[in-house]
Amino acid sequence: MLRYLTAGESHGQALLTIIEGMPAGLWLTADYIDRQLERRQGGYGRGARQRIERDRVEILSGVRGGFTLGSPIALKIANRDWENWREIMNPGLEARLDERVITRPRPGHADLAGALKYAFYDLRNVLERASARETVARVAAGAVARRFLEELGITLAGQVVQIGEVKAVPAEGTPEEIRSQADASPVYCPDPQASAAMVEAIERAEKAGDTLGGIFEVRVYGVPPGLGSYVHWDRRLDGRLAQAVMSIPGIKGVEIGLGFALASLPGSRAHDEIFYSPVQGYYRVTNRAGGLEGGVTNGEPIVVRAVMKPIPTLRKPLRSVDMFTKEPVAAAYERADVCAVPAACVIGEAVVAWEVAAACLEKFGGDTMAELKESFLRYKTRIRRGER
Ligand SMILES: Cc1cc2nc3c(=O)[nH]c(=O)nc-3n(C[C@H](O)[C@H](O)[C@H](O)COP(=O)(O)O)c2cc1C
Ligand SMILES: C=C(O[C@@H]1CC(C(=O)O)=C[C@@H](OP(=O)(O)O)[C@H]1O)C(=O)O
Repeated sequence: MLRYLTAGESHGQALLTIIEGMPAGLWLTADYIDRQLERRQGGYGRGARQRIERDRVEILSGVRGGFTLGSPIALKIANRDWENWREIMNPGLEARLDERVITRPRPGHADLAGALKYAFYDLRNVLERASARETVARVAAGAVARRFLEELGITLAGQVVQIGEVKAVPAEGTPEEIRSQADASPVYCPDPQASAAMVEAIERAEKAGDTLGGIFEVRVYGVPPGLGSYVHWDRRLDGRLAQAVMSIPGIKGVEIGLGFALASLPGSRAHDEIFYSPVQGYYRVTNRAGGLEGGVTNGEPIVVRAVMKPIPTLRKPLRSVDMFTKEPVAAAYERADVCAVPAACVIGEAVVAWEVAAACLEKFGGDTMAELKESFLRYKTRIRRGER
């Protein structure tokens, strides 16, 4: 079973990831993971924190000479900002707990609910872990999954398709084309016109002291049919993908394939008819299902979209209540991103990669990459030949 845990506070020393269940013999380097960490830091609309951080992974265990050992992989990403928070975030008795105490909960954040749940006086105790800084550890895990999938010829491409009211038609093409066009845009949107309009929208929001959300799309190519399962609710891959994507801070809606648009379509235009040719095997000419039927991959690309709400910390703060005085106040503000949809897109790719990798390991198993690939290729051959 493939699993991972993360630890770390936003202004603590570091973020940590421990991955268990990756087979031995997977080529993996820190540089490869760092590429994804860099992409997550990018995207127009990020705030002052990203000028402090320069996320780099340190591989602490589970990899030797560039190859995984089958043992737990421990990854560490240091917080540069820790230097500015040493006294306040110090785990020892010398911590200056009375400094920069936050008692004004921000609407849209875990601040109020978290303080009530854990009986905290200082809301910092909530926001330090509720912060999306944690997603650096998830992107590190996702990069390992992505590397694993590459070995099976499974690749991912993410793109931003909406920021505020600016919409783009999702780009079509090979995953490499979509990726390179998206990465060339400051907001990871392959359409140059829409990309420029999105940047302008973010600038306008920033000037107004406001923030913006949007929509991103992640596609997975080269997926064999048969990943996931229809036999039990918690093994359905659609459900697992939705949970993983919804768990990204700020994500409020997830759809697969045509998703919410299906509500207004008749059945005759909502599904994907089935064809067969000796060369292609079974195939579809549409992919309205987004590659998943009955919680199982059907051989078409997986298409997942997610909506991110606007960033809740506002320079022109919303109304709140001071939890110490119970008086009406403006919500807390120190600094914040104006828009993090491009970063969320990279995080989306990471969590989707993780779920697909986990589903591959469940189906094909193996302690080594060689064993896994052998089983994967045997299965693909059977499917291609139309054998049962
Ligand atoms: C990459 C990324 C960056 C974010 N940056 C900020 C930020 O600077 N300020 C903020 O208030 N929220 C930010 N958020 C959103 C909050 O973390 C999120 O809204 C909050 O934790 C509440 O969770 P929920 O929106 O899922 O309910 C960011 C989210 C992501 C994914
Ligand atoms: C640090 C990151 O994102 C942070 C996510 C975040 C939040 O509330 O979610 C709040 C901000 O933190 P800070 O107040 O330190 O600027 C963001 O910068 C990151 O993505 O690396």
